[in-house]
Formats: sequence, structure tokens, C-alpha cells
Amino acid sequence: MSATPPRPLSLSARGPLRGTVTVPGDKSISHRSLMFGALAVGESRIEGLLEGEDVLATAAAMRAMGATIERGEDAVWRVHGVGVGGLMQPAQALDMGNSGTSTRLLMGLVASHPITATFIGDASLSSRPMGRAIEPLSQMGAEFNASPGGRLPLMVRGLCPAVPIEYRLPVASAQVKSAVLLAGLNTPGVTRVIEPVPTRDHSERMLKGFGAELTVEEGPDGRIISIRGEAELKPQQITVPGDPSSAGFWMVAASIVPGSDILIRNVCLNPTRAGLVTALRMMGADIESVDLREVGGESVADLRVRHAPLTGIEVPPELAPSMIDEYPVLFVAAACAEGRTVARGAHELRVKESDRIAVMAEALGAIGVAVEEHEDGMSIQGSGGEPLAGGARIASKLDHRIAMSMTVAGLVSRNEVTIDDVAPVATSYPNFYPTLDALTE
Ligand SMILES: O=C(O)C1=C[C@@H](OP(=O)(O)O)[C@@H](O)[C@H](O)C1
Ligand SMILES: C=C(OP(=O)(O)O)C(=O)O
Repeated sequence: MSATPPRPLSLSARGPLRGTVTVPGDKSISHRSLMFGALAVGESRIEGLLEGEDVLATAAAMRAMGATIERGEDAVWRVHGVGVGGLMQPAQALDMGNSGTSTRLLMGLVASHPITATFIGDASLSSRPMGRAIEPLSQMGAEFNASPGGRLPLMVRGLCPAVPIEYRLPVASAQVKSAVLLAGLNTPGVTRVIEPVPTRDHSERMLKGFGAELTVEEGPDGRIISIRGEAELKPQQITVPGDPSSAGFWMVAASIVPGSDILIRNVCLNPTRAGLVTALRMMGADIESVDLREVGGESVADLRVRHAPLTGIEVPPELAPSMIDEYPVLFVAAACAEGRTVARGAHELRVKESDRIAVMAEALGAIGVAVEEHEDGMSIQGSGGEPLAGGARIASKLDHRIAMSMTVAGLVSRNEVTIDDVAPVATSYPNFYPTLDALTE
């Protein structure tokens, strides 16, 4: 993937937000739909796939390893898989762009196939730690040649048959959990992951749906996830629900811009993903779930969000894994609330597309918000509903969530806010700005 030229954007206060918005398909589920479809024998069909750059990087990598993946004119994606064990040696380095999920999950798949792959990515991805996936996958027998600090570019040489392991996650990471489970798919015997803190469980749900022998038990040390390897996956018809992380920007925007009243359609409310709704409701947000239903094994609802005065809270640290990608926009909500918000226990924010604690502290500080940075979070003094000062140029640091969160902050700023580069938004939400225009016209 060639580097996109920076796309600066300036915003002035606007609103209210009104109308209906359909958020794009969930990014985590979209990646997994393509990967698991590519490992099933036969044709899987995927509706509602997120067509963002991160997911397209996964599609390109799975094609490079032998799967056939096509988008029909009906926007349904058809995947012809190679079968577990059937991945082929890619002819070139796999370019993962900006996507941590693609990289870590595919490292897991390659680890137990008799192939070698090199992973490369953009400057943001090349600064993120891969040692957390290298460690368990090395125990399974894969060999790695990584750049200093366990970073990209890195080469993986898979071992087939690999060695099944029992692995206790040292960090709350669904990507590491999934990397081990995916390596376990083509490993004889049972591979086990023990998860002291629950993280998003899409891999578990979807692998079961594809026919893998996978069990989840509650143990004394947390959840024990066991997968029997040399699995045969059966092709599936998948409907991807809307991404709660993308919906988060509209939840906060409508909550803080006076007069707003929107309906966000088809939002995945899997309990391992719904932390932001809980936190915003604790702050006094007016978020009503309408028509709670089940789509493709996931809870889904429409969310009606109306402007409401927000109050600062202590964000329960145990919510962190279920809203890890939503902290940047939660910080914006906190900047507009009455009183102080304290968010701790979110150290993982430091190893995302950017250091989301440092970058958001600097960005909010630049538009006049009083923030105190902590090693594992931030304290924010809110404006009590008054407009923020604005009047600054913000560096988005190749991080889509920083760009979108600071756009939301710009909606309630007295002076123009400029974001130096909003191009990264295309990784997870290509239609974000046209949707904002439609909601505020
Ligand atoms: O498994 C996944 O799909 C994801 C897991 C999370 O990362 P970590 O596992 O690094 O916490 C999250 O931040 C990322 O956006 C998507
Ligand atoms: C952290 C994120 O994604 P990834 O790790 O896949 O780059 C995100 O989308 O906020």
C-alpha cells in the first residue's frame, strides 16, 4: 500500500446533528469473516463487510496466500477458502498498512502453516509491539526474524505440525488471544488460552459458527478457551453488524452538540464491546436502545441519542477492554462535561496506532481543555457544556481515531480546529465526513 498524501481538514462549530445514520460493518468481525472464510472449504458470503483500508489489507493478504475473494456488484463479498492447512506461500511481503489486527491474527495463521511470510506496514504499524504475539507463537514452534523491539518488518517461518500450548495472556488483548487460537486451528491436539480479563470474543463466536471445536469455560484464573486443531471449517453466510467503535463518534457528537437527536442503526452491542454506552450513560447521556435483536449471533440495536448535559465520572477501569478504542472520543465527551472525569486502567492506549494518551492529552490541551496525563489514562476538567476554545492545529499521527475524535471536538469549539491529516480515517470509516455533513446539514 503506498502512503496516502496528508489530507488536512479545518472545522468550525456546527450542528445540531439530526437524522439517521447507518454505521459501517464492524472492523473486528469483518477481518475475521475474510480470514475464516479463506480457511473454509467452499464459498462463504459476507454482507455488510467494512470496506475500509484495514480490512482490504486482510483481503489482499488472504488472496496472496491462495484464497479467492471477490466483491459482487450487490456489495456481497464471496470468499472461496483453501481449507485449514492449505495456505500458500505468499510471493511478496504482506503489506498490512495501518492494521494491527490484520498483522497479529495473520502472524498466528502463518505460524502453524508450512510457509514463510514477511509483514510490512506504515510508520504507525511499524512502531507497534509485535513481541506479544511473537512470544506465544514461538512457543508453538514458529520462527521469527523481527526488527529491533519486536517490530515490523518481520518475517515468520511457520512450523507444521506446530506444538499445542496453554497460554495465559499477560496483556488484555483480543489480538494476541486470536493469534494463538488461529495458530491452534492447524495444530494437532488442543491449544488453550487463559484470559484473566475478558476481551472481545468475536474469534470464539465466529470460529464456533464456522464449525471449529472450541469451548469456553470459566476457570479460577479467568476464561479458558480451548480449540481442537486440524479443524475443518464450513463456509458461512455472514451479516456483519454495525461497528460500535464507529458509532461511538456519533454517540458523543450527538450528546455534546445542543439540539441533536439522531438514530444510529444496527449497532453491535456485544457485551465485550459496549463499554462506551455504559460510560456515557453513567455521565448522563440520553442513549436509548431501540429494537434490541440478534444478527448473526451478535446482539444488535438501533440507538437513539439526544443531546444531554454530561457530568464527569470516574470511569470504571474494568470497562477498559470493552471500550478500548473508544477512549479518545470519551475524552472529548469528558472535556464537555460538568466537573472532572478520571479514566485509569487503560495503559494499552499507549500502543495503538498512536500513543492515544499522550496524543489526546496534547490535542485537548491545545484546544484549551485542562488535562492531566497519567501513565494509564487521563483526568479531564470539563467545560460544563460551554464551547471549547479550539483555535489549534492538531496532529493526527496516522491514527484514525484521533482524527475522528478531534473532529467531534471541533463541532463544539469556538475557533477553528485544523486536523493536519484526516486520510487515516479511511482505515476504519471511509464515509465518516460525508456522514457528518449529512447529519449536520
Ligand atoms: O481483536 C480485534 O479485532 C481488536 C482488538 C483490540 O486490540 P488489542 O488486542 O491490541 O487490545 C482493538 O484495539 C482493535 O481495534 C481490534
Ligand atoms: C487499535 C485499532 O486497530 P488495530 O489494532 O487493528 O490497528 C483501532 O481500530 O482503534
